[in-house]
Amino acid sequence: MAFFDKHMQGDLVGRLSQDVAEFKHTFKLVVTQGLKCATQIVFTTIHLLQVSQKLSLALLATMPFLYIAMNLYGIFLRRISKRARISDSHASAVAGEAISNIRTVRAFAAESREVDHYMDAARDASNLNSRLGFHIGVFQGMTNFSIGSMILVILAYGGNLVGRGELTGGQLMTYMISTQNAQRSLASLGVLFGQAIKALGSAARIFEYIQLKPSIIIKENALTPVDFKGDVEFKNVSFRYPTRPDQVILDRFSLHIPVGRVIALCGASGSGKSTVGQLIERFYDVGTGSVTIDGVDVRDLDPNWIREHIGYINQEPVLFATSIFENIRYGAPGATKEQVEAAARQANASDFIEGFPQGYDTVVGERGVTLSGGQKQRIAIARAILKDPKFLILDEATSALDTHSERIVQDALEKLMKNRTVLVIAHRLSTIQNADMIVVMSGEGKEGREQGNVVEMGTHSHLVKKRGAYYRLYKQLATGGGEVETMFSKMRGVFGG
Ligand SMILES: Nc1ncnc2c1ncn2[C@@H]1O[C@H](COP(=O)(O)OP(=O)(O)OP(=O)(O)O)[C@@H](O)[C@H]1O
Repeated sequence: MAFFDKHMQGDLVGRLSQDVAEFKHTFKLVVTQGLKCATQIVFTTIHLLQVSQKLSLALLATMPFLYIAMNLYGIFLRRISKRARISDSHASAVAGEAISNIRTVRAFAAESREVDHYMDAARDASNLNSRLGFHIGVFQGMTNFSIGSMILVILAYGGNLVGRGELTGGQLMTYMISTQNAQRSLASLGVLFGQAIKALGSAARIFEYIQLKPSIIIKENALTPVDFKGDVEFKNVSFRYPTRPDQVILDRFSLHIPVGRVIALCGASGSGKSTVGQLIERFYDVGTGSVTIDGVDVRDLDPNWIREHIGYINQEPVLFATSIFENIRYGAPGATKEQVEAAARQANASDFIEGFPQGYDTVVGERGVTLSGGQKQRIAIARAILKDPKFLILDEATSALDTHSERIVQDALEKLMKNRTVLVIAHRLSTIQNADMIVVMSGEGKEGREQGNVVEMGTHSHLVKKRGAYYRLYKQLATGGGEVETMFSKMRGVFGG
């Protein structure tokens, strides 16, 4: 499994930036125009009170009802506006996802399916926005209706006052003219209110995210020890992902990774191998039990300090849409040109990089689409070499490269692994056999153990002698395999994953 749900994060940031920009723009407009209108209304009201108190009080008496009615309608409008914003973002996300995965879409000849998918999302967004527009129109209509009603009240009651000699005809005319000023300001406020409703829809989403509680609580006095040795221990760890609380991933899982050793973690797909890596880097907190680094619970350590000292090479290396040089330098932002080139040489990447017309300045395209799988892996290795971590987590790719690339990548990896503590999530026989210790994890209740537990642990020769789950797996590989065969499919057979 990938460490990050990058796609989700990218989408979220895009949608939030859109919301923030819209909110800022409308907020400015509403504040400046709204203040102008409100000031006009206040001055006109004072003037109206001076001309005729009785008439003004009659008008003001209707205000609380108007205020309540407008507010109730406002709440209703804000709800629709929020839903409209969500469906707008959903439609953009559907389009964005299809475009960024265009190769897969094409490979499955799924263009029309994706277009239909987008049309459905766009239709929902369009319906909700039409509904919102209709109700904003109704709201503005209601504002104009109230204004018209006010004129009627003035005419009827004012005429009555003139008849009783309490107001002159001239005063009534002045009153009417001043009321028109107030009407114009009120009408503008109605329009501004419609815009404010849309902005509040965006703001509601922004605040929802601002108020999200982080699942990883970083202590104020989190530790950043001077020295990182890299002795990692899992003690009776139970873990479930927060998004899937019913699925037990690790169940009383214990493992010691001593400094300077290479530990190979193997087991069926989905047995929790990558999760073990994520817990070391503290991307999640354990349910019960503890994970310690050099004897200190990771919950007491500053996560940045942990991640600065750990290198991680993913099954599918993630590259950024920038130059090869910057992609390698991501491992150590202050590195010089010479250091970047030296890391590339060690990672067996310099030959192919220098073969490109633009060399290290070659831009790799979004997510590195212009490079082969093996090239991407070697850039990721160069990046890790530059970072020079004491502890390395290596999530081996499940799909095999061709024999030549495989040998080059394997050689680069071996250089990277030297003099470090390594946890390798192993799919290849060669990696497993050479590890200092092999840990076999159980998957989905097979092998008489619950999911996410250790079935067997030991060196290759010890486990072969034991003739248990590992031996059965090894036998299958030895008869069917060769050095570079992935263990992925074989493990399914042995562990039922
Ligand atoms: N972010 C997540 N949210 C919820 N469940 C997850 C998440 N990541 C992984 N899982 C689930 O946790 C289980 C273990 O996943 P993990 O990636 O650790 O397995 P793995 O042994 O590394 O698999 P593979 O060999 O296929 O990479 C799987 O059932 C997976 O569906």
